[in-house]
Amino acid sequence: MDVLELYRRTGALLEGHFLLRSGLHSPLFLQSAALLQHPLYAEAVGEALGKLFEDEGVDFVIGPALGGVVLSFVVAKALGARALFAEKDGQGGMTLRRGLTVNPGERFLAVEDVVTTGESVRKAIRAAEARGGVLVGVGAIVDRSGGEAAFGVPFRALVRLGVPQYLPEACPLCRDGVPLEEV
Ligand SMILES: O=P(O)(O)OC[C@H]1O[C@H](OP(=O)(O)OP(=O)(O)O)[C@H](O)[C@@H]1O
Ligand SMILES: O=C(O)c1cc(=O)[nH]c(=O)[nH]1
Ligand SMILES: [Mg+2]
Repeated sequence: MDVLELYRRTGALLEGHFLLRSGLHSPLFLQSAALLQHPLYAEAVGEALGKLFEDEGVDFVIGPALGGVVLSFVVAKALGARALFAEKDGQGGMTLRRGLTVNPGERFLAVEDVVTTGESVRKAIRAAEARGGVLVGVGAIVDRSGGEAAFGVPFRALVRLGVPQYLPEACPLCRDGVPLEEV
């Protein structure tokens, strides 16, 4: 599956000067909601990502809201597992709400649309582990961490991108006066 072509085709591959969740700046932004709004593309992505973990005995999939909600659903459907999501807890972490529960010892796969630092998916992982879940893998549509993100379990992505990302004080786009976009 040519994932980047799907991002491109759906207008989800943005070029400019973007503020990332981590505070880093980048000339490229993958707007996954624009891709995942198409159920057929979302399902195809879910099947491709699920396939990478089909031997892991996954009981449930979890992703960090919002980007991880649709993705968790389509991957879980492909794996015949439950689809959970974690939400911001207002204190910098994430938690399970809305009656979503984990049975202690259940094996789970954490999914993320785009991994930059991995901090967001790590918060969802902590929320599931706090309820007794056992992490067996991390899956992403796009890994743009440059090999930096690691979770102590297999981390597999549909595509790995080497994209420039800068600390604000070292950002050449800022130096050139390119307006910063918060997407
Ligand atoms: O690996 P990280 O450095 O944490 O960055 C990547 C995260 O940033 C985006 O989510 P965002 O927090 O913008 O919110 P959203 O999912 O609600 O769009 C994206 O969906 C990932 O969750
Ligand atoms: O790091 C991020 O916040 C980020 C990068 C990206 O390409 N897409 C996205 O949704 N978030
Ligand atoms: Mg997100």
